[in-house]
Amino acid sequence: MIQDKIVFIGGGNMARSLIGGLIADKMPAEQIHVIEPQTETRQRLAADFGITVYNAADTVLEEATVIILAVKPQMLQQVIKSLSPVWPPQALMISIAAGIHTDDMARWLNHAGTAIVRAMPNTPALVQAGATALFANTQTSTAQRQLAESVMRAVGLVIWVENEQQMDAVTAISGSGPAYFFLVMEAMQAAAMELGLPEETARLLCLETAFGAAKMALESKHSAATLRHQVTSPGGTTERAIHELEDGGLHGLFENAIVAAALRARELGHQLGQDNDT
Ligand SMILES: NC(=O)C1=CN([C@@H]2O[C@H](COP(=O)(O)OP(=O)(O)OC[C@H]3O[C@@H](n4cnc5c(N)ncnc54)[C@H](O)[C@@H]3O)[C@@H](O)[C@H]2O)C=CC1
Ligand SMILES: O=C(O)[C@@H]1CCC=N1
Repeated sequence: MIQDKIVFIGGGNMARSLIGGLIADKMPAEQIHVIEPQTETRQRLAADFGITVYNAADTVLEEATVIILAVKPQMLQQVIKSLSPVWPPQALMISIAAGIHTDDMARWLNHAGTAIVRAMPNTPALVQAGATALFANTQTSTAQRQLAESVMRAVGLVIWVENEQQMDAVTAISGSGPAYFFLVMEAMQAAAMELGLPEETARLLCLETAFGAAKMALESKHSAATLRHQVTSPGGTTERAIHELEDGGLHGLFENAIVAAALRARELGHQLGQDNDT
């Protein structure tokens, strides 16, 4: 059981998913603290999860062992610099910001030797079905690596990458990935309704099918391609549908989309990694 004091800086969509997952994993609410400037967002987090919320850093960081930076990448430099004077030396920094490199964060914090873990989680963390990749800087101790891993493992799968550049690919696949599957669900539900199914029937059939396919693929010893072939009877219905999808360029579309997302992560890192005040 994690006994650390965890402080989130930023309580938006991704922080909410992580907090909800940690609470569902039975982490006591007293251990979770959130600094969030938007009153409504702050109040909703306190009401939904019973955690303690603040509108500014003040003395909240004292005794924190894990500080999770969950603000937009564009805000990160300003936020880290503002926290520098009150940063507790023992704390492990975990940043979930897309694109931003650990050495830039270390420079902005300006505390020699700070342990920094870059994490790329995803919103299914809320239902403890997240997938998170982690990268640690060389200042991170084995115990701190284990701590970061146990926080993220409470909300789903954790995978370490040892090359920071790979975090851009991770961001494009699993960070952004839930949106791709939600888009496919939207498109399938719309098609089902076009074919005359009632909205709720369309919704349930599409979502349960997505869930079943993912569960089966995870539990099967067969590849996704083999499982697909098992559904596709020669001369049958699936074959017609797959033909349409492949004719429409599905593979190329996914490749383009995912490469574009990874490039955007890299671009964010380069643009926002510059110092604003130099
Ligand atoms: N939404 C997602 O699926 C994922 C997001 N991320 C990363 O998580 C980070 C947050 O993204 P979202 O939660 O989607 O954004 P969001 O906009 O929902 O949340 C950011 C929150 O930070 C707050 N904030 C702004 N300035 C602040 C300050 N000075 N101190 C404390 N809080 C402040 C905002 O009021 C807002 O509630 C981003 O860096 C993003 O790259 C990573 C993985 C997945
Ligand atoms: O869209 C974004 O930039 C963030 C990072 C991964 C998911 N959401």
